[in-house]
Amino acid sequence: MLVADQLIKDFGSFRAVQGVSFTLERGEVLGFLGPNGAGKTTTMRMLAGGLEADGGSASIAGYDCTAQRLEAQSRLGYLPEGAPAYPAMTPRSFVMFGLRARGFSGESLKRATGLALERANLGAMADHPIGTLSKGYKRRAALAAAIAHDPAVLILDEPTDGLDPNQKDGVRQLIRDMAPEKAIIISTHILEEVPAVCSRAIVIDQGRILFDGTPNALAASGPDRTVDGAFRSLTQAAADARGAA
Ligand SMILES: Nc1ncnc2c1ncn2[C@@H]1O[C@H](COP(=O)(O)OP(=O)(O)OP(=O)(O)O)[C@@H](O)[C@H]1O
Repeated sequence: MLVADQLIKDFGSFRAVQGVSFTLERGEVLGFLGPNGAGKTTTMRMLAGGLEADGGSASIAGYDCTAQRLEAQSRLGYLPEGAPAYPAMTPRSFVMFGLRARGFSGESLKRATGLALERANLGAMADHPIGTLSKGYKRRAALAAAIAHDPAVLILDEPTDGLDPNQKDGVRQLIRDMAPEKAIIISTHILEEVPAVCSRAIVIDQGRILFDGTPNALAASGPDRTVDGAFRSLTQAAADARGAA
């Protein structure tokens, strides 16, 4: 469903992503983990077609993310970092705007909009300008737009960032509900989300994959058999190796 093959991204002379490869099948929820600046967002932006790779390739449902960007993007829902860039729109009009751009109209437009707003739990805030909403509701507006066209692949950059504990739980449940039919990547710094939501975890640091396996295997690789402990020991070992070099 999604293939990343030796992806590379350079910013000037700095190589932010250094040959990242993985494949993701329908039914998998991948937790994409790593310290600040590890290259998670940069990798996800290349997969979403918003940033051109300097090496390697990526495809979604068999369509190359650069050469066949429109075909790839029609099968993708992408939740970028931060808030939607249209403060004057309401979540409802923002979701409809995205759906119309994807060719939805009439009854199917109405149905898909209503379902997305409901699944993202916008409630009465669906009809308030995005610029006036709290951070959590802005995230939910962006999430509604990402899932509205029922894409086969979802790439969600920190989907629970800024949400209160109840809403975090709601988004985790939504991801679990959608999982059987989709291939999903979520980046997160909330490591408790990994065993709760993900069937697989990748840890990256300095643009390289340090671990790729199940959450259980990740936890088992650490000194105290927790995901937190494993994350700390993997990233610390990588930093020590750099220091020694
Ligand atoms: N447009 C850019 N120009 C220059 N450097 C960039 C740019 N975008 C990202 N970087 C650098 O690339 C590296 C990877 O950044 P990226 O945002 O992918 O990390 P991340 O793993 O998503 O981090 P975080 O967890 O803090 O969101 C960082 O060193 C960052 O400063």
